[in-house]
Amino acid sequence: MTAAGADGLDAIREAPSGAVLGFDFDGTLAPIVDDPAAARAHPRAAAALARLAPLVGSLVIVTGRPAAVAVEYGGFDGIDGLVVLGQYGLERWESGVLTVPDPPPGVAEARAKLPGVLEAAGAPSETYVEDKGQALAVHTRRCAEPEVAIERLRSLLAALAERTGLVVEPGRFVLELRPPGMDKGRALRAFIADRGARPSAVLFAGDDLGDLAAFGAVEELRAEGVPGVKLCSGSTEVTALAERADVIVDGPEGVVAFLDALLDGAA
Ligand SMILES: O=P(O)(O)OC[C@H]1O[C@H](O[C@H]2O[C@H](CO)[C@@H](O)[C@H](O)[C@H]2O)[C@H](O)[C@@H](O)[C@@H]1O
Repeated sequence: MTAAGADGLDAIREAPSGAVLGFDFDGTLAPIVDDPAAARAHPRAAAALARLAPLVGSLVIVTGRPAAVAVEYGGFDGIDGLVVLGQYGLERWESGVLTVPDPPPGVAEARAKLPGVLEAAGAPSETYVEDKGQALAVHTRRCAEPEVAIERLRSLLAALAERTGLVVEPGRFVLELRPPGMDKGRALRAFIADRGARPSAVLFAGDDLGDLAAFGAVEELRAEGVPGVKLCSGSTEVTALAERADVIVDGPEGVVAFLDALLDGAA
């Protein structure tokens, strides 16, 4: 644990009702699995969040998933006070109410052109396209050589994103074509600004490249005097987050154990 992270954790313990706790979903609250549709939250994740919700100022999940999908796969419906910001902050779910903007026209254009691009790239048949409405995620985890497959796609998908006014969001054996202008850092900052009150402390837990922006938001808040914790759900697939983290735990099991310890006064 870094000294700044320990300060952040102390501040959460001292004034939990003013703290904002944020979490990524896949790889942080939900173990990584081969099939994106088969991902489910760790069996103790929803219970830990339900215990935390009445104690802390705000509890928010910021995910690349559509908000409704994260709620369903997480088993989060019914957790009072939990907010889920989906599609990197474009969508919002709270108390069963879902707000989803219309996708930009570039998504439809990219959807139409993607099969041709995958064919031109010689993408293996196991390449999987997850259509998220606001974004298209191209997964190679199920390919025989997922790293080779993703590298083969990188430049062609970047060109398709540019042609359609989208951006490429890289992740764990996935390249997503999604609208520009939002990321997890902006989403977290906007969520905190909307609350009105300056938080007593902030924590964000993540595992993947998309979570770096949220770590950046924690760093900015720290520079503004808000104590903060950057918690990394560690994996061998992504190391960039561990390099920026205050504390590294062993995947979703470690994240849930960290929350249980925080709740029991042992973290
Ligand atoms: O922001 P997150 O909650 O971490 O979501 C990021 C992307 O996660 C999902 O893909 C990842 O998890 C899959 C299931 O474990 C795994 O098969 C895949 O390799 C990972 O990249 C999800 O499918 C994407 O839509 C999310 O944007």
